[in-house]
Amino acid sequence: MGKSYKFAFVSNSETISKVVYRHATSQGISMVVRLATMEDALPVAQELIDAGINVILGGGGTGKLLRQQLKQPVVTISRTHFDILRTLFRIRHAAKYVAITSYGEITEGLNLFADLLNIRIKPIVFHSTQELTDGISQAIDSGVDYVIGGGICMETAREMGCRGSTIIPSSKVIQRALEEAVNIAESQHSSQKHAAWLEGALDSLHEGIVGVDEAGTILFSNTKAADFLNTDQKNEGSIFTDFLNVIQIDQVLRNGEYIPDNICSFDNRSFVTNIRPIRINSDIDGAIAAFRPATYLRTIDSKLRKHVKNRGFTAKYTFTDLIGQSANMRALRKRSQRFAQTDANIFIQGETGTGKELLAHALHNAGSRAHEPFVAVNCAALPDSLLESELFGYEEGAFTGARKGGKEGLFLLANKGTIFLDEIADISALLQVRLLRVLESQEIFQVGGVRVIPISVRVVSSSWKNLAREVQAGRFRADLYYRLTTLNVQIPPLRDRVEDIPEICGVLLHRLGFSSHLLSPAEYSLLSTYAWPGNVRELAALLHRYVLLKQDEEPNSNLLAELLQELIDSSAQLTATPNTMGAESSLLVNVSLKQQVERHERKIIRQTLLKNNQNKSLTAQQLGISEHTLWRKMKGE
Ligand SMILES: Nc1ncnc2c1ncn2[C@@H]1O[C@H](COP(=O)(O)OP(=O)(O)OP(=O)(O)O)[C@@H](O)[C@H]1O
Repeated sequence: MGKSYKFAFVSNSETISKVVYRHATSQGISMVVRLATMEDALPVAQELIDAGINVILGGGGTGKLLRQQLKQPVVTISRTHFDILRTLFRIRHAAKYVAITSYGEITEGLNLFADLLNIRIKPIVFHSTQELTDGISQAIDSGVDYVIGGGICMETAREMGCRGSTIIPSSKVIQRALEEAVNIAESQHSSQKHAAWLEGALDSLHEGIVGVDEAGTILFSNTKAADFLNTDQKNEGSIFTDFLNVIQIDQVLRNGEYIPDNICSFDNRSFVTNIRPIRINSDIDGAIAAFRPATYLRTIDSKLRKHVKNRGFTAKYTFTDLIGQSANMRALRKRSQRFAQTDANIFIQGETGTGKELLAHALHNAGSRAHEPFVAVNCAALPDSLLESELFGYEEGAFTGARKGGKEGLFLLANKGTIFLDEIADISALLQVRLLRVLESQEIFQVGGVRVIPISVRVVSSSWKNLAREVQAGRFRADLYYRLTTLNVQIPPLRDRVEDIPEICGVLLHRLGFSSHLLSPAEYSLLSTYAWPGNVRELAALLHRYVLLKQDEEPNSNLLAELLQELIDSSAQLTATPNTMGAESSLLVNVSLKQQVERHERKIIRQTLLKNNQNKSLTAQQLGISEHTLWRKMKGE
């Protein structure tokens, strides 16, 4: 019983101490015994507690005294009436007039004992060692021939030449006291354990936590609270409002209402507080205030934004990146800028490479959602089932292979911001239904989940296809079409705004580290003869190739014309691809047959040179022309 706890018995009776010690150790209880006068008992007990003793036991008067004066619980080992009777019975033939000492008050029923055993009894009541000594001395003077009691009464009487005995508590009394001491130690341990865990939990929070009683006095607080309030200790016992000027705490204590996210100040710093009443039954017993500096929330907010940014969910381009001063482009920019100010869904139609995604970025950045996420999804890039879980997320265990903890879904990541659904015309009929449901309800239902999450997302979608025609053909739902195309813009193909080509080339060349003068006016006009089925993307790729190859070329070579010719050749092979303009339209317009034949010759020469490691004589020999002709043809003479 109670092996791991430590107990101490404080008494001024050596006799009782020995009995208690024997009893405790026989049961394996760790017991320290300290003899002390009543006057010394308090500091001795305090010293024992400080040294790690769990529970103090005190004998008779000493026990009662300690119980009154110590903050910690004290178990007293007090004699019972039966213990007195047993002692009186033992000495009844040897004594005529017996004094019985007792601390603080007269022991009841002594008359009964006197009558029963036919002896005279004199009670002695004392509160201090001096009173006890004086009482015994006076009793002896008045004819007492035997003194019984606890503590030092036996020794004092004997010193005064009188007989004396100690009333020893029975085993049962000692046993009960030991059990009580162990119970106290156990319940103390369990509440200390609770407190330690609670304190640990409170101290590991990033918020300051302060608990106050119904008068607003601080009962407890965590270290973060002390940190925030710039105080060393935890301020228990102080009035909360002396630290944090939270008017609402009175309101919470008065009305019992929970006040979340309130701003208050201390030491010129702003804090966000949440104050919650604590009720016991229906009475308000106090309140708990949780608070953190307002700057902390800002840090979290910017961390969140950074996280979203790191994952690439931000819009990179603005309207200034959308180059072109043609009437077409100016009209498009004007219209789009107006649309950006609204929150309505927008559909962008345009051939590949016309800048649909660029425009989606610009629309987001020019609108009220600019500081929120921008999430771009290519709907044609993923199989249907995967696209669904990518868009709407899923809950843990939704399907085999589902990630632990589930997945948020791009719609949720775009919450408050914009989602750009590229190639929207290509989504399946099933996905069209789900998308429609989300757009109508502004809520996300996760795959395999029961959660419904409200969202606010602006949808910008795009396709090279004519969506209205897709609806007519029955491939796209009309209801979804209307949801997506509240506003719509069409980006004209590059061939319809060839006047933009020099400006676009200028910017692209500049990005590649070259001047726009790298191309001559004649070359610019050559570029405008091509149909550009791949639009600006194709133009950018061509320029890239051009600046790379240009370095090895003769100054007057026809590199640009040759590269254009290659484009024509390769686009001829792409005739079947619906996303291009077709081979015929890729042919150079306004270029004579002679020039075209020459370009073709140059292309053959270049390819043979490449095959022959630039060996000109071998190339000339293989092509059946002289080296001189080869030179001439290369220079375009
Ligand atoms: N008007 C423009 N000004 C400057 N750059 C442009 C313009 N239009 C397109 N681009 C550039 O061309 C490339 C293709 O643009 P983007 O990806 O936006 O086209 P898209 O229409 O979305 O193409 P796809 O339909 O194939 O996805 C990008 O590098 C983009 O920056």
